[in-house]
Amino acid sequence: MTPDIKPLVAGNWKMNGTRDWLSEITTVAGSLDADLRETMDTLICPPATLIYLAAAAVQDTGLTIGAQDCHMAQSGAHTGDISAAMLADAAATHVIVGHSERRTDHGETSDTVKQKAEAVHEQGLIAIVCVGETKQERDEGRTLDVIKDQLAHSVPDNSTSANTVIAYEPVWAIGTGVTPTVSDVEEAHAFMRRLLEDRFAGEGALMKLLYGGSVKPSNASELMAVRNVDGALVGGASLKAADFLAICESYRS
Ligand SMILES: O=C[C@H](O)COP(=O)(O)O
Repeated sequence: MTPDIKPLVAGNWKMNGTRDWLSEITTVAGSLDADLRETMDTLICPPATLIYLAAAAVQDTGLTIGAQDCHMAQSGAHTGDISAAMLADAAATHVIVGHSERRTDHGETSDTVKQKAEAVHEQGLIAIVCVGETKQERDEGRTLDVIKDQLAHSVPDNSTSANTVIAYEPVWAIGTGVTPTVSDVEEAHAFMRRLLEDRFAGEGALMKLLYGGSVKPSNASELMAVRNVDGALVGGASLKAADFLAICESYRS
């Protein structure tokens, strides 16, 4: 946690979920009491097909709905793509950009990610910019170099604590049940905080830094208590309302 930063617990449903899953989202929304809403921000990013319906279903509950990706252009001849303008129109509040699955599956570079984040900002939405090293990069002792390079090239110059969230997701921890040690997470997040403060001064000090990678109800308290960890980006455990809510509970004061 960081004093003066309201944590964010964000769920990324990835390519999972049809309309009959919306009850998981409405259950989360209906369970956010005043204390939880005061303590943290909550967000679920379902597949694009569900954004509009989910956003309509959770209006004024404290839970907001985001997207998992967007194109860098706002419109045009890009078959199959979705723009930040369309996501804003569907009432998304956040857009994840640069997730390692996009970087790997779709060859997205940090430069592409930055352009996507800029497109998100143009629409007045919040970009969740993901960074993180592979197992090989970690084994080669390059974790901090990779984070530094990805942050430098993926995060737009106009970023502020209001329009940008950073998510540190070690690729080898995603969906594996394996997490870094608390001291490894602390080191990575302290390093990111220093880099962001150097570049964005006071705004860098206030940007939310999420940890992602096998966050579950059983390890959330330990991970969320780490200095400079201002929330979580949760994959598998966000699919069930009970698990997602249990992770949110780890922030209850
Ligand atoms: O965006 C979420 C992350 O990729 C983490 O996924 P996971 O919680 O299933 O490991």
